[in-house]
Amino acid sequence: MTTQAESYEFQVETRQLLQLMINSIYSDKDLFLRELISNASDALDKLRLERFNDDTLDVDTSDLHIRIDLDATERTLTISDNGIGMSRDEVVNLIGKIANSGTAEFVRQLKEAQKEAEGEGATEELIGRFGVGFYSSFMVADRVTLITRRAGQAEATRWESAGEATYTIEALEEAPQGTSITLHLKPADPEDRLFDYTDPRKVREIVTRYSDFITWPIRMEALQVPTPEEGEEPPAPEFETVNSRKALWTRPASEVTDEEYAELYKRISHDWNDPLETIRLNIEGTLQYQALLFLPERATANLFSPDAKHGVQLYVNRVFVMDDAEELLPPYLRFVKGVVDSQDLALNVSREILQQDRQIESMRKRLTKRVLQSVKGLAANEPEKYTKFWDEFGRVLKEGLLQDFANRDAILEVSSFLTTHDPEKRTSLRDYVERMQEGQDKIYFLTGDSRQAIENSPYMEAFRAKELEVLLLTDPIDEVWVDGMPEFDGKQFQSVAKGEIDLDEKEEAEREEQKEQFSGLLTWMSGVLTEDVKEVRLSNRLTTSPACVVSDENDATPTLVNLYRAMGQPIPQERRILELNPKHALVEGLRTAHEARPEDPKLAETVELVHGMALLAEGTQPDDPARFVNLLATQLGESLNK
Ligand SMILES: Nc1ncnc2c1ncn2[C@@H]1O[C@H](COP(=O)(O)OP(=O)(O)OP(=O)(O)O)[C@@H](O)[C@H]1O
Repeated sequence: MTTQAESYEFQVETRQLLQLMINSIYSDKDLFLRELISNASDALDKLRLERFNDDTLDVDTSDLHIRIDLDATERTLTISDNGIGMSRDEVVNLIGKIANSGTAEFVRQLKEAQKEAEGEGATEELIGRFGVGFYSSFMVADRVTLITRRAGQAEATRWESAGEATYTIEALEEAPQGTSITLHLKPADPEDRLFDYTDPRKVREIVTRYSDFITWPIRMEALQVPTPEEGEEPPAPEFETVNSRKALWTRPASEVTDEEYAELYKRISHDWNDPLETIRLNIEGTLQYQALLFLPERATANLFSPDAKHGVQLYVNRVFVMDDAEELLPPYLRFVKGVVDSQDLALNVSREILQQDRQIESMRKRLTKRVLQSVKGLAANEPEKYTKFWDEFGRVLKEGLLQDFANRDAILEVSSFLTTHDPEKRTSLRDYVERMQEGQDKIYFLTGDSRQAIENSPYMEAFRAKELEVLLLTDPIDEVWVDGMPEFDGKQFQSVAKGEIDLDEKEEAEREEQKEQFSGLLTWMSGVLTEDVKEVRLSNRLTTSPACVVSDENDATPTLVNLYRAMGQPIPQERRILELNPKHALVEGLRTAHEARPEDPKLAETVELVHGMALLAEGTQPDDPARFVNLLATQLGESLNK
């Protein structure tokens, strides 16, 4: 027997909110299910807690679960839970009114934003600030019936509304404990992203997308029901649990196996391989969150494309909120995959909010530190894994040297580089510094396209002769970060292709003598090449090549100039310096020839050739390659006929 249904009016604010729901402020209507499942899950948590605190409470908590029933003929979706339920008063206060003054404020602000011309963006942002929970049912239903019985109470309550001005309430004598909400669905309209929510596949898809990690089982009728034999009664429907419930990050680390981590990783990353490393983080305190992050074994093909996705998913209390949460880790850690589950954010937090949120910023800092720490751990304890990691992601990580000044030292500490010290293995800067020679106070490096190109470069000659270790930086990004990096461990970085290099303890007297011998040649050559170089001087870095071009200490190298040009930020290329090897036969020959025949026009051509060769040796084209080749061919031809 039921009592007469009584009709009540909604509060003004509730009515406004319902109107907004009906007119769909969310573009993604599937979200209604996430909201209802979250409410059901909360109700189950509450019952468990109440039972824990009061063991006289007469309730069966042995099979707490959520169930979803679909009826295509009646066009209904019913979601039930055997959780805490609600008393009649609670229904009136919690469902009939907007108990939360924040929600009322939300409605007010939303109306205002919508009145203004630029409504769209503002609306989206506002939605992210407030929860709208239960009312989101009205995005997909034109009538909602709720039947509920509070745990430990005998009387049940039925609430119903068509989302307009009123709702009805009546007492029921009987109902299962917990809450069951039936949505009388609007006709499907896929163009408006209003799908057919009586389709079990669609509903399963939404459950696994948003609610897969809910602790409680979410049950639905099994998809494959065997067809009954002729004349037999159809079997009772079988139910199965459709969510994996495997929120591994909420379980103690000791209870989770590597296989389980790998399985979760593969699901969220769509990678076939196991992760290279798993990182767990559990933060308690004013801000509570857990993270389960993975370093993949391989880089994805689009890692360097501008639309590369970030790999971290954001959850709020085990409920999926968004993919690709780029606010949680800096761009140079975009290869990290995983899950961050916060207990402090609102379920419908928007990207706009994430971007401004101080809590998110503190999360990002913490997560970044933790990832770098874990790379450091690999470098120290698992060199093979570290090498694999660096092969795949070193280039991306080094972007951090330009983006994240706060962690610059930490990134340098875990970086490794090709080196003349070892033909195969890379070196860390720490190891380089330890190997530095007596009296050496700089970290020497040279940038270039490949190990081979750098090693064959004339700049390396004196360093090789002195057995001084040089880092061989072959990634384009190296050129940029090293240019702005003050030092590592108190040692400055020094390009072997820049500035004056003096490795020789040659006698001052010998040097002075050379200077004097060559001063006429140097002055004359500077005049010949005045358009191309700012100085011609004797070199201390060459042993076998006749000449090389170097940049002044503070000038950009040609590679850097090209890089900036490619990025659309042209910087000027300063004139460079031509250095001559006084011991080379060509240079010596040029000196004596110039002394003997200062006016010979052929000699000026030879100077041009020396300059062109120096450019070629570093991989730069002479300004006029055709002229260079012609001059060379003529001179070679003449030398044969002498
Ligand atoms: N399945 C349920 N069982 C028991 N109580 C429920 C259930 N669904 C909703 N309620 C009660 O109704 C209240 C209002 O629900 P509603 O979804 O509107 O907002 P909320 O869950 O409090 O906040 P949010 O906006 O974060 O969803 C809940 O706080 C809860 O007390």
